[in-house]
Formats: sequence, structure tokens, C-alpha cells
Amino acid sequence: MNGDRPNPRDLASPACLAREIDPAYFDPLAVDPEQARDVARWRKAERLRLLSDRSALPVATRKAAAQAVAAHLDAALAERLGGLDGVTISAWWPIKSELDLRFWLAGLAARGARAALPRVARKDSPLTFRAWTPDTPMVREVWNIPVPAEGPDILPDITLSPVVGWDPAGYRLGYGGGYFDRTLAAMSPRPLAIGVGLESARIATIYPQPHDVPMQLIVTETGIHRPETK
Ligand SMILES: Nc1nc2c(c(=O)[nH]1)N(C=O)[C@@H](CNc1ccc(C(=O)N[C@@H](CCC(=O)O)C(=O)O)cc1)CN2
Ligand SMILES: Nc1ncnc2c1ncn2[C@@H]1O[C@H](COP(=O)(O)OP(=O)(O)OP(=O)(O)O)[C@@H](O)[C@H]1O
Repeated sequence: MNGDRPNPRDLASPACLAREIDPAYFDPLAVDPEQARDVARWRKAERLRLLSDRSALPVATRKAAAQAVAAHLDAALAERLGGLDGVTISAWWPIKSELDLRFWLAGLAARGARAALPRVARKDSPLTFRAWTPDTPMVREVWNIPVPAEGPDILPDITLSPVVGWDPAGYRLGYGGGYFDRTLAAMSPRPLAIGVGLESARIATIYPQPHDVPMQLIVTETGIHRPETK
């Protein structure tokens, strides 16, 4: 106690702060640890299978898929937004036989939009984003992935994330870092989240866990998939 002001802690029962906890907060204790372990093991094997199938495809097949994806993306964005003026769209610098959409990203500026690339600024934290054009100097960082060498952090209105696997409920399997889930959970307002990948990367379910954030759309070379639950 100090002077004439009583310490509120001595007078009141503790306030319940549960309602202040972000519903996106992931409580590891809320998951059955055995089930979580099984899912993690299954995902690891499934990622390896999907990545090996993808890298076995001819370069020309992946190139044609990227062209088709770009056309479907244009259709999806036109349907959702009309024009792209003033819109910031993040994507990726391709690694591990991911689809290469840099040609499409490079064309955004002419349409009044801005391209951005993600960056692992800190391990196990949300991704950050920097603006990108074909002239942007790049440096290799985490996992040897090139990222814009400098520039302020910017917030995308739309995130395109590469999928290793995807399911019809809109969930994606990435490389297992949990980076996109963390990023989307932390962003307010949430961007329009679009998963992008090959039709052949479709699986019946990724066995979504509490931390998994579904995409609003999945775009593949065959078209636009709108998750069943949305
Ligand atoms: N081209 C591209 N860039 C991208 C992504 C992507 O999927 N593709 N990302 C999309 O998010 C982010 C990077 N994703 C990463 C995902 C995992 C690990 C990583 O260190 N993985 C661990 C295994 C994780 C685990 O199982 O716990 C490792 O390999 O040791 C690093 C970066 C940002 N940039
Ligand atoms: N919001 C979060 N808060 C804390 N940890 C998280 C969160 N989201 C994901 N993780 C952690 O990341 C781990 C990997 O997640 P997951 O298997 O879904 O990765 P991924 O979606 O394939 O990877 P990425 O998004 O990097 O492409 C999870 O086991 C979990 O521990």
C-alpha cells in the first residue's frame, strides 16, 4: 500500500481478461498433443511427396501452369476488386520448382498496383513485406531466398502464397515454417488471402489444426477454387 491510495488488487477479485485474448491466438495446450504429432508427421511425408512430384514436372509444364494461373488471377481479382489501382499484392520469389509469377508481378505497376515480396525478418514470427520491381536490388536471406535489399515494411492488401498442397476447404500446406499462418493471424485488417499452386497438389484434407488459416481462394492452372465453407 502506498500513501492514501489503496492498491486495487487488495480490494477486487481479479478481472477476467479472457475476452481480450485474440481469438486467433494459438494455445498449444488446446490441441491433443498426440494428434498434433500424428498430423505433423503426416504433413512432413505429404510435403516430401508433393515436392518430389512437382520437381519431376517438365519446366515447360510449370511455365504453362504459371501462365494459366496468371490469367485466372486476373479474372479473380477483376471479379473481387474491379481495378487494381492502388492495391498492394505480395507474392514470392520462386524456389524449389514453385510457379514463377514474376512476369505477372512485374506487370502490376503498369496497372497502378504495387508488388511486394515477403521476408523472414525474424524466425518464428510473422513475415514482413517490401516493395518489389524488376529493378529492385536483392539480397539472399533465410533459406537463401532473395528478398528486396532495402525499403520500408509495407502491408499487402492481397497476399498470394505458394502452396505445396491445398485442400477444397481452402487450407494450404507450405514448407512447414507456419509463416503464412502467423502472418495472416497477426494482420488486421486481414488481407485477401489467395493460395496459388498446381491442380495436382490438391489433397482431400490437410487435417487443419487450430493455427491453420484458410485461404479465401485457391488459384491453380485449371481455375479459381472457392472454398466450400465460404
Ligand atoms: N518462394 C518462397 N518464399 C517464401 C515462402 C515460400 O513458401 N516460398 N514462405 C512462405 O511462408 C516464406 C519462407 N518460408 C519458410 C518456411 C520454412 C522455413 C524453415 O526454416 N523450415 C524449417 C522446417 C520447419 C519445421 O518443420 O519446423 C527447416 O527447413 O529447417 C523457412 C522459410 C517467405 N518466403
Ligand atoms: N499463429 C501461430 N502462432 C504460433 N505458432 C504457429 C502459428 N501458426 C503456425 N505455427 C507453428 O508453425 C508450425 C508449422 O505450421 P504448418 O505445418 O501449418 O506450416 P505451413 O503452413 O506448411 O508453413 P508456411 O506457412 O511457412 O508455408 C506449427 O506446428 C505451429 O507450431
